[in-house]
Amino acid sequence: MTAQSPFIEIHSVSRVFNGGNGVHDLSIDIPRGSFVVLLGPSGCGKSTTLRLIAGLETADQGLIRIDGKDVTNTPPSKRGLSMVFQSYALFPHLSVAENIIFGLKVRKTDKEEIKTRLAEALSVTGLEGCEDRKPSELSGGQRQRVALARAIVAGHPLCLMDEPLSNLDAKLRHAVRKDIRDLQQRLGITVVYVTHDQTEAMSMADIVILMKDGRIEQAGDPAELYLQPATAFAAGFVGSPPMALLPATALPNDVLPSGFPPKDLTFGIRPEDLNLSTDPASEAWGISATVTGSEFLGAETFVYVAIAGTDGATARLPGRVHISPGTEVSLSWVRAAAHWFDRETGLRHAQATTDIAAQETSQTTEFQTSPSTVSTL
Ligand SMILES: Nc1ncnc2c1ncn2[C@@H]1O[C@H](COP(=O)(O)OP(=O)(O)OP(=O)(O)O)[C@@H](O)[C@H]1O
Repeated sequence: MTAQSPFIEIHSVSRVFNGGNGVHDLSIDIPRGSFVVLLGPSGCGKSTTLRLIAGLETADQGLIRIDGKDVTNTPPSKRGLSMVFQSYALFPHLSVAENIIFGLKVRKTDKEEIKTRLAEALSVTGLEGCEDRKPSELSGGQRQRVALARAIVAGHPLCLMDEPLSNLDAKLRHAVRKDIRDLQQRLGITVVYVTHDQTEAMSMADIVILMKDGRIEQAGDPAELYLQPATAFAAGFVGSPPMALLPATALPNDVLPSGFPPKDLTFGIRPEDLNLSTDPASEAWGISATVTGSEFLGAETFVYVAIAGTDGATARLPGRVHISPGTEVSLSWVRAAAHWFDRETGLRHAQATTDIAAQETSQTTEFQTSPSTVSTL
């Protein structure tokens, strides 16, 4: 195996349950030492994919290799990996230290070796001083660290994590997710991590594998998913607040890419790419909308607008914006910021996206800097 060869190879793997759900024809290579997140809505097949890598599910067809070795039919204990679950799975009657070294004892690891590895795991997870406590005497975050320490102590190069933070409150989740990422980098291990939380995925992953209906919708680094969503589904799933996706038929002709029938296109625009103006004189370019509400979040304000014939959109404006519901506004954007998708297949319409960027006019720039653009404090 060379350093460049993938650490995990999944080739045309399917696991279909009665009723037809499961995962279908998955193919993906996972590089050694990377942090890979399986992301997607409930039921899209994330856990099944993780369980297939773990060996807790057996593929109906296809091939799985870990570190160059065909493990398609290898039992979990022989795959050289550890797992961390949402439920921590700690033994309540054992101390923190006993929980951490449980697997090593079962495998009859040398006593001195156990001591060294335990000290190391306690240190990297910041659990020194807690070793004699019982799980019930720990916070949720500390319990999750015990589960992490148990995974680390095993010394496996691969760690699989299934929604490990979902039992923690928002603040703790943020702290522990940074811990996990730091640990993974320090130890140089490969992590495959399941979540349905796109913020978690975007902030932790080297590679995000976005799934839908048992298939891979898009795989790439977080910036790629955000900036170049391959499908309308990916565009709407990644990003908060989500990208507005509007039928092109609801838009005036001058904002459309020329040469493509509007009925074939879906238009997408991120909240931060929308400019908003209350001056009718500057409506030479853009679309009309009505403000339905706004939310001030400190550093920015989300302004929600209704657009006839669509589900509406959100504009993300810096600072504090005062604007009342019912206000008529005009929305514009830099043409290159627009995303276009095939209405039928949902696939990114590369040609329309490129063409419209080339149609960029100075008018848009003027509009953006117009003094009538909603004032911010
Ligand atoms: N043992 C099983 N028997 C029958 N159907 C199953 C089984 N395990 C999973 N499924 C189905 O396969 C599909 C994928 O399930 P999976 O648990 O992988 O999804 P998921 O993306 O992890 O969802 P969640 O985020 O809700 O955990 C779902 O429709 C689920 O109902």
